[in-house]
Amino acid sequence: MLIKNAAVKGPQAFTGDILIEEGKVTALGRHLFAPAEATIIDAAGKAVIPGLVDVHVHFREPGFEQKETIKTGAAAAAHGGFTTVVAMPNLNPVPDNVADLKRLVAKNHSDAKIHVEQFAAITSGLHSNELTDYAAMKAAGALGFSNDGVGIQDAATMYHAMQGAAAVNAPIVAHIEDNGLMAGGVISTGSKAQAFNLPGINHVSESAQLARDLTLAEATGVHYHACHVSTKQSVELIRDAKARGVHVTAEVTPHHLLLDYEHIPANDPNYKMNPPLRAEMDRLALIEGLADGTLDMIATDHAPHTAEDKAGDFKSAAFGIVGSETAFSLLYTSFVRSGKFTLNQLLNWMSTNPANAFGLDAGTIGIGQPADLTLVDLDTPFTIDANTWYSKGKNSPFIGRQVFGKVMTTIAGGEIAYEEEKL
Ligand SMILES: NC(=O)N[C@@H](CC(=O)O)C(=O)O
Ligand SMILES: [Zn+2]
Ligand SMILES: [Zn+2]
Repeated sequence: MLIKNAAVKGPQAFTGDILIEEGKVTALGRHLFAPAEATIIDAAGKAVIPGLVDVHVHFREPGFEQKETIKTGAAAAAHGGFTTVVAMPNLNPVPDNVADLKRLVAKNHSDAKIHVEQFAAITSGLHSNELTDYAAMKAAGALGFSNDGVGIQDAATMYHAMQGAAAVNAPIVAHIEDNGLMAGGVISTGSKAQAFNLPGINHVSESAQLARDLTLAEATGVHYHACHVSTKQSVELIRDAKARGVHVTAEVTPHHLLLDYEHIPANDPNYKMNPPLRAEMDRLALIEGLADGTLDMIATDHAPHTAEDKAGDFKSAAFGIVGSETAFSLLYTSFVRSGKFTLNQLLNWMSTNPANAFGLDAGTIGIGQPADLTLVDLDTPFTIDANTWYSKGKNSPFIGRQVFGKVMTTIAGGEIAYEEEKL
């Protein structure tokens, strides 16, 4: 494959041609020659960016295929410009043993055109206090361990999990939430919980458990990754822990960066997710945390649900929103087009940093690197339209927004994983 007239963005910015052979970039330069049978892609007028990396998606297979499958989830990610994603284990059966994990890893590979990595469960069944076999599951392909969807309630369980993960040099990827403090809430405490008469979620339900975890991470030396950080206090705790040398990385979602609870227009479950949209001061602290490196990366927490699961109001609907097909355009528009941040910064947060944090062979365009890259139209505005999505989930608060940064072509491992249909 030869990509001609590529305006490459990111750390290795240049303009020219990219030659791809056997899944890798083999030459960069001007007027490169391609063999007669090569696929030629003209990138004139588009930006070429490193394939995006999303370390937090829910593909729902096996167990909940009505919400998403590996195939539809991976197609949605490719449509969003992602070439590598990491899938969460809140599935049925839960990948908490070698046999189920191996089946899942094989299916991630066979059903997806992009790279799909897998987190396995920290504890058996995701809810128990019984640790899974980290050495065996790492050998079977687990990138790390997570009970995403539910926090580890017992400190001793988390402590021993961290010791076990550290011993096999694997990360603990934490959904941080104290169930007692969450107290059955469905929306952040504050004006909207009052206006809609809904039970509130206190922000300390995240930060109290995070403080515990950072203490345990420091004691065990594990790589601790904080999922979907959502409060000002959490940002401060991570900033302090990093200053002390704790091996902690952290992600923030597009929705927590772009929305706070004041933006919730009505008792509409497309704004319901875990953790909830917090206060404006929290949102501003997340942006500041990203800017100063306290938060390392952006991850979507793509959480597809059926229309039935998202029907009704905040009380009855499932937690979670989709994110794969809107993340880049939303953030490019709000952060880069607005002049607040550079495209380089956004690409660090959406590609280079997550790849580096999890040791993934991704995140840069260079000779010898995997040919994972995305062509985007940065200049033509378009409207977010769920009818164009590959995900089975249409649960998003961003439908109808006007944005820039449309993904035109996604190439993963030298193969086309998504291509915008030409008129
Ligand atoms: N984010 C959510 O609200 N829901 C996620 C679980 C999770 O990420 O905690 C899901 O699996 O639906
Ligand atoms: Zn979670
Ligand atoms: Zn999640």
